[in-house]
Amino acid sequence: MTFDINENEPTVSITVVGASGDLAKKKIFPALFALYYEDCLPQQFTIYGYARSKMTDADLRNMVSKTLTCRIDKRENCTEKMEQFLKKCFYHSGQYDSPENFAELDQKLKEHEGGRVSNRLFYLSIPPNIFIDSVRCASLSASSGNGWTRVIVEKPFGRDSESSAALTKALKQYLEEDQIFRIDHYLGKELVENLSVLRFSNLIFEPLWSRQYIRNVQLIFSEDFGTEGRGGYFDNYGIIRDIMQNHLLQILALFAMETPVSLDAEDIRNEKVKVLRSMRPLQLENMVVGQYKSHTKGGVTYPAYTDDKTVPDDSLTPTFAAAALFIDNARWDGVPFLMKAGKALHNKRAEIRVQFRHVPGNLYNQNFGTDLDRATNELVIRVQPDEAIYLKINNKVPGLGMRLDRSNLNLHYAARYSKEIPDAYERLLLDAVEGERRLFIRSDELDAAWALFTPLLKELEEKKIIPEYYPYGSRGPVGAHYLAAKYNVRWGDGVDQ
Ligand SMILES: NC(=O)C1=CN([C@@H]2O[C@H](COP(=O)(O)OP(=O)(O)OC[C@H]3O[C@@H](n4cnc5c(N)ncnc54)[C@H](OP(=O)(O)O)[C@@H]3O)[C@@H](O)[C@H]2O)C=CC1
Ligand SMILES: O=C1O[C@H](COP(=O)(O)O)[C@@H](O)[C@H](O)[C@H]1O
Repeated sequence: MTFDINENEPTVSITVVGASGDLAKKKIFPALFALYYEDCLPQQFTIYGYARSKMTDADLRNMVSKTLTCRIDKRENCTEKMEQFLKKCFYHSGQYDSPENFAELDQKLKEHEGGRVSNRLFYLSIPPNIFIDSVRCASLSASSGNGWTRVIVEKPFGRDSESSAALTKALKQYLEEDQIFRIDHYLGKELVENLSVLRFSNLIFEPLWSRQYIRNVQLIFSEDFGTEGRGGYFDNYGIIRDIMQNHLLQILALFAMETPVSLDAEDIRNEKVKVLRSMRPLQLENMVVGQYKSHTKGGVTYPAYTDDKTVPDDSLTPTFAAAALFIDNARWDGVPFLMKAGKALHNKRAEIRVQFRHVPGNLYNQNFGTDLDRATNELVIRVQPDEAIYLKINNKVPGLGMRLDRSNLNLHYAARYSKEIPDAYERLLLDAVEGERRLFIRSDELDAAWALFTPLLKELEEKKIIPEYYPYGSRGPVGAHYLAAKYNVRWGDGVDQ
């Protein structure tokens, strides 16, 4: 076998551990191809799939070519590029707890590396119960001898403070913290990355970014499908662990942090940790949980969560949760941060809503009657779908009279930018290859996130709190509205655009 290796160029190999699985097919291989297509991968790279399933290189290539998305297929010279990319993809079948099988992989990687400086990235796209075995075997038998070795670890990072600490401790037996890349793919989303740009590079936002002008902040995640196919995993975690403790909390920390000293990973993560550590302990009375039930609409019957065969009939696992959180620091004292996350709701959406205070002594109050909420400004950062940032302002309706309405100053990405937005996994994979750690979770961030949610999760589970049932495809439990009303807040989703 001959390989096209430039004498001085270090080689990079990316091994997808669990290559036969859902995430690998849906996200990781397409993201790697997109990076290759855009010439973002290093000159000398090799991709390996590793899993127990018996496959040949040809089988893996066949699987990957089938999974490359239509988005990519539409691009110029796509087929040609895909063929070149597939030639860089190989497969090795092995057990996750076998140092011998990883040593065989090591041998194959060495053949590709041809004695050059070799950098190796392992992506653990496997269930968490086999993380440690895989890390142990990869680090003992397949670490790079002369370059870096990094490991991307998928969520969930434990299911509470204790299990998360145990996982971190076990990982650190084999890896240094700077080799561990804990992925939270929401941090790789374009509009989440843009949050800091919006805030720190526009004078008009940062001065308003505090309790003085902001009345509440809403972090909303909704999906219009249930746990389809993932019930086994989901029932052990629930929506609070699946979405709130990580994706929404990470967004909150980025949103609320103080200006970092620089854009370096450590400076940003230092500020995020401070936010997490300033948060008030979560209380049960500030939380609403729900679970979807079957619903028939237009002659179609949508299943209940417990209709999933891998979910026990009496499961109390929440598929919906809403919470009011507070940051007890000078900037955010008293401002409710409301989170809402749910599956099987009426739409698929992730957004950040910032509702501003009323204009004091507003000369135009009479135009809004008693419903002053209608007159407050709101900044909406729509993370997905159809990315947009818009600011709701009050505006005079053109004409001779004096009538006001609410209009949007709208930055609609599809209209403004012709370039497609890269998938979060593309950005994060590239960062891991480049050693950029800004968008990955540090262990103290993780500890702080679990410290916030663990007591509440324990209480919910010990008290066997019954979730509020909501029909599949609905807006979720009404309890979420009462919770918001308790803080004089009205959820902003679904009322515009
Ligand atoms: N799928 C998704 O949308 C998301 C997944 N994640 C996380 O990514 C990781 C991978 O997810 P996903 O691809 O869905 O997982 P899968 O269940 O598809 O598992 C991936 C591979 O791991 C192997 N595997 C599965 N179960 C076991 C087991 N009990 N013991 C040993 N090997 C097993 C299988 O490969 P083989 O049998 O060939 O060895 C399988 O193809 C998980 O940690 C998940 O929580 C995070 C966000 C979203
Ligand atoms: O991490 C997860 O995220 C997905 C939603 O990701 P998105 O990028 O499609 O919004 C969610 O479906 C899944 O339950 C969760 O584990």
